[in-house]
Amino acid sequence: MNAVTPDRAAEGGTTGRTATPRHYLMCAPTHFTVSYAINPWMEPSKPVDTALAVVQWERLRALYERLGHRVDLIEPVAGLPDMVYAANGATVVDGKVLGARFRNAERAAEGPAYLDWFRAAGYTAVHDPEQVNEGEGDFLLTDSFILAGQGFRTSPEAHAEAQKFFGRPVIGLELVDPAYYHLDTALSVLAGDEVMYYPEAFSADSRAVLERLFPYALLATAEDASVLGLNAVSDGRHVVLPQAATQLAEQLSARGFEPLGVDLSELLKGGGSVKCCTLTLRE
Ligand SMILES: CN(C)C(=N)NCCC[C@H](N)C(=O)O
Repeated sequence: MNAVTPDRAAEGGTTGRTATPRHYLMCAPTHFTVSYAINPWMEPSKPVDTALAVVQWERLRALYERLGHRVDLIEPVAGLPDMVYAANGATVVDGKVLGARFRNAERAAEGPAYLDWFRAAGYTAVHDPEQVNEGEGDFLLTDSFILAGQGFRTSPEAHAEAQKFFGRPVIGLELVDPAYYHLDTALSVLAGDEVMYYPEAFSADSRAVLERLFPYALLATAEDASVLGLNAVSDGRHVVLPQAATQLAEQLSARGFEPLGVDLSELLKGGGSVKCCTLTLRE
């Protein structure tokens, strides 16, 4: 494990950070709305401005392209309003694709839709999952581990399935607050084995694991977590995150990262933000 030392954590600004070009899969929010509630953020009685969601999402996509990342698109399917949250569509590591199997019936058809995209795109190591897993919503990759959320969506059995399929050690982490129902609402990988997280979203046992693995992690305040500030995407230098997470942005700058705030207010109404809209394709 590439441990982050106190020196490195503190001096971030002077060590310099390197951006690595990424390959992302995104899905336009053409059919986005909030017509059901499967997490506490979703209130079907609240109006959603789909046109504004598209504009905000386009800005995110354009930002990735300006940063030099490649963005592929999957065709949105009418009747699947949450398909915009591409991070839930699969987990891709070493060119191997673990499909998603959703906990809620409302999202069930997204799993096969994403698998079809991967097969059509020429991926050959594609695994149709047996256990419930919601893709990168609950599986996050560091250099040394796959961190895996459980408690609300992805099942512990799916952690074992992922470990077997990818041949990488999977560390299970238990989420306890329904507002942080996916791991990527409570923890974000910044670079290598560096993470930021919101401790209160995890059980005491899992907090102890996180402290042991990442003693110099950046910790988010309740305020920043509550605007989904941890639902961020890092390329090792630039960290794209919700613009309302101002304290996190300061903490990131102090460690030498370049925080880039974006406004995804419409997509927040579905319970997702930057990371949710972004599936990383790791060849
Ligand atoms: C964890 N996040 C933030 C995501 N990766 N996805 C958001 C999914 C939102 C959807 N309405 C749901 O509740 O499944």
